Amino acid sequence: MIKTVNLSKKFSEIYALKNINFHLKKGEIHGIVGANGSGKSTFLNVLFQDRNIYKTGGYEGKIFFEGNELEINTTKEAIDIGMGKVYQEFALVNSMDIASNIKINSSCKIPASEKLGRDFSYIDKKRNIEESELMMKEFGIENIDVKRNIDSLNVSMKQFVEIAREVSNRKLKVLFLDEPTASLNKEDVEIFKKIVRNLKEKGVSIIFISHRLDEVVDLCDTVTVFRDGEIVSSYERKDFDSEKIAIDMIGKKVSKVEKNREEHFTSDEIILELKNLSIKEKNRSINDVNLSVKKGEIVGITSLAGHGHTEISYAVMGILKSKGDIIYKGKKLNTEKTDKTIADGIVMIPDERKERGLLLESNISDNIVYTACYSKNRYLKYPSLKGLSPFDKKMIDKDVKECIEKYNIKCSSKDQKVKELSGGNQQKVCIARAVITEPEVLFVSEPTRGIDIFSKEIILKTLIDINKENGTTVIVSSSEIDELKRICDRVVIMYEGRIFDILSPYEDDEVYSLAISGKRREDNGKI
Ligand SMILES: Nc1ncnc2c1ncn2[C@@H]1O[C@H](COP(=O)(O)OP(=O)(O)OP(=O)(O)O)[C@@H](O)[C@H]1O
Repeated sequence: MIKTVNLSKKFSEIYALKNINFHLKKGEIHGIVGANGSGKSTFLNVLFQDRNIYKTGGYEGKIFFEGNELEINTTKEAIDIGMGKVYQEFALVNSMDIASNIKINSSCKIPASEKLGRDFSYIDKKRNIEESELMMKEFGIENIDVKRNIDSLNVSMKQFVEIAREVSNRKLKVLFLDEPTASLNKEDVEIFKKIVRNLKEKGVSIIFISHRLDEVVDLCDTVTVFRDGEIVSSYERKDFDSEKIAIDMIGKKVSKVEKNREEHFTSDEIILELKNLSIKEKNRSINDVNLSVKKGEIVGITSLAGHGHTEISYAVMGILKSKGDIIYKGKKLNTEKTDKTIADGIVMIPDERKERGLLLESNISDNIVYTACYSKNRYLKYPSLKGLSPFDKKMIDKDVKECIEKYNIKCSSKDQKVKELSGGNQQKVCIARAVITEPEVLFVSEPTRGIDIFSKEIILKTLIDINKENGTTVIVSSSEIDELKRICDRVVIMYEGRIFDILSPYEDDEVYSLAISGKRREDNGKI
């Protein structure tokens, strides 16, 4: 279906892809894996004729589609010949309903008049709705009202709507999936796998990018490994396993970090207390959450998508309006004053990094020190002059250099704009920016989403280290239960917006699985 010959792509003078010779067969599910910044998204963007590729100087080499050399240069043309792409960040129209989004490129039409023909036509809303309902049913998603607006959906459902939009293009022959499972929990990943296997059976060829190697191994017929913009290996199904792939990606074996709970000190002081905390905002709601967090703890919060595990931090930082009380170091927190909250030591790393966590137009250096400089008055050359003092550039440069090395941020220099970084590297900047403020309480949401297997361990180790060395209280909301069990002292399970249970990290996986679905096992080891 697709063949590339010596495909290369430069941004300025730096190669993001170099001499890529790649084949995608008909009806094949082809996995592409590689560390953050290794060129995976750029490769899909080149194949899909993304505008940004042309705005940055185009590409070199040749692409063949069904045997013919491609002579197109817009995404619209790519869609017309049968390509489709599901993006890493959602590309849905939030203000429109599900059916309108699914049928956005393939709307059913009613001609306005026989004479005027199809160009003068009305959108056939009824048929759009019927076809969208059918498609969701085929996906195994029953009981969803396709007249619901997109902004009322949880992340998993948004992801399925994105896929449905591409599949509803009747000409679809090749589907590019760029980290579609990053935001999905285990149950939804199973639905996703079924959808992809069905498409394969219908003859659609698929390129699938994921950092979750177990999914890649389970789903793919072929796997190609990218490293620093080049293909380092390609395997047929019978020849690959996750260990082999991981070593090709990173160049060495990755060992998993785990918190040593014996070495660890937790005081009896309650640093943060939530009393009857409730949020009611569209699909983001929690009810009567009561939780006391001790100074020096690492507390995990998890749930299925939409059940509330990311909301608490948004309430504390005043991003979502809440009812009830938040007590910080014995005093009621004024959630209207986020700057003061940060200055007083509470910092958050949001899951919505592009919208809330980064200054995309600014460079890496400014992003990393921004909160420290402006909310914590750090890096002043003459601290006694406070706001009148210039910043200490030397100190900033030193710390930024250290962060780039420590977090393994792949970039051309500290002056590169954050919007030019790969998704995973943007996430690392977000984390560096929060950690450098040396917070007393750090809220972190989905810290390893979109992060490669090697950098993931660096991030988890960072959370363990700041907790151990600085005594930072860490509250980490994540759908990765395995990671929470490795680093947390206890894990709060949310179900339908309420705390369902608080589990020990030593508890069985089965107890966790039941709890996130609102169920208990008889001998549940509740703490
Ligand atoms: N618009 C751009 N300008 C400059 N450099 C860019 C631009 N877009 C991407 N790059 C660079 O190209 C390289 C490859 O990025 P790409 O997004 O393809 O990586 P990736 O493998 O998809 O990473 P991730 O796993 O983090 O999503 C990175 O070094 C990135 O900084």
